[in-house]
Amino acid sequence: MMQAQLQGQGKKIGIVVAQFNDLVTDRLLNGATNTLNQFGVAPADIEIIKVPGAFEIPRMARILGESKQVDGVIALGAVVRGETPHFDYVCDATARGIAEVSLNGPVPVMFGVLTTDTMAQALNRAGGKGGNKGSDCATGVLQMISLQAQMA
Ligand SMILES: Nc1c(NC[C@H](O)[C@H](O)[C@H](O)CO)[nH]c(=O)[nH]c1=O
Ligand SMILES: CC(=O)[C@@H](O)COP(=O)(O)O
Repeated sequence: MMQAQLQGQGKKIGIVVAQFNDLVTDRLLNGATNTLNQFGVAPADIEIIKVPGAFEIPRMARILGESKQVDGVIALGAVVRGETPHFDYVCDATARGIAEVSLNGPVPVMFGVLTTDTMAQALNRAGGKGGNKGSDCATGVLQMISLQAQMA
């Protein structure tokens, strides 16, 4: 069975993070960067791109992934339901876009976009009792990079 190595030394990771709901996304970003550092990724090897909102993540994730400057990308955002169906459209477009970039692009892209009914639910998953989705994506991207390298 193929075993992924969570080896961060020398790996270059891109993070595309939405500024919308930055009370949450800043925590996701901290979780991701701290975990990457713990697994050996140097701070200088983490390229962070901030976009207005989750809807803008796929485009920058594609550009970054195709730039040959990173081995993997982490997409971070927090979409919190409001009064209108806008939540559904933003979530669907963002998820589809990130999935397409990961499937069709050269590097793995992790889906670290929270889609919650309340801000409390989002905060719980950004360093609260629900863990930190950003940290989860950090270990996940290193795992995916390792698996992809073994298949090359
Ligand atoms: N409501 C949320 C948004 N909405 C903004 C969109 O993501 C996008 O930036 C705008 O429609 C312009 O294209 N974004 C989030 O990340 N989270 C939300 O809760
Ligand atoms: C997810 C959203 O776009 C949402 O925050 C927008 O809020 P509203 O539906 O009340 O306009």
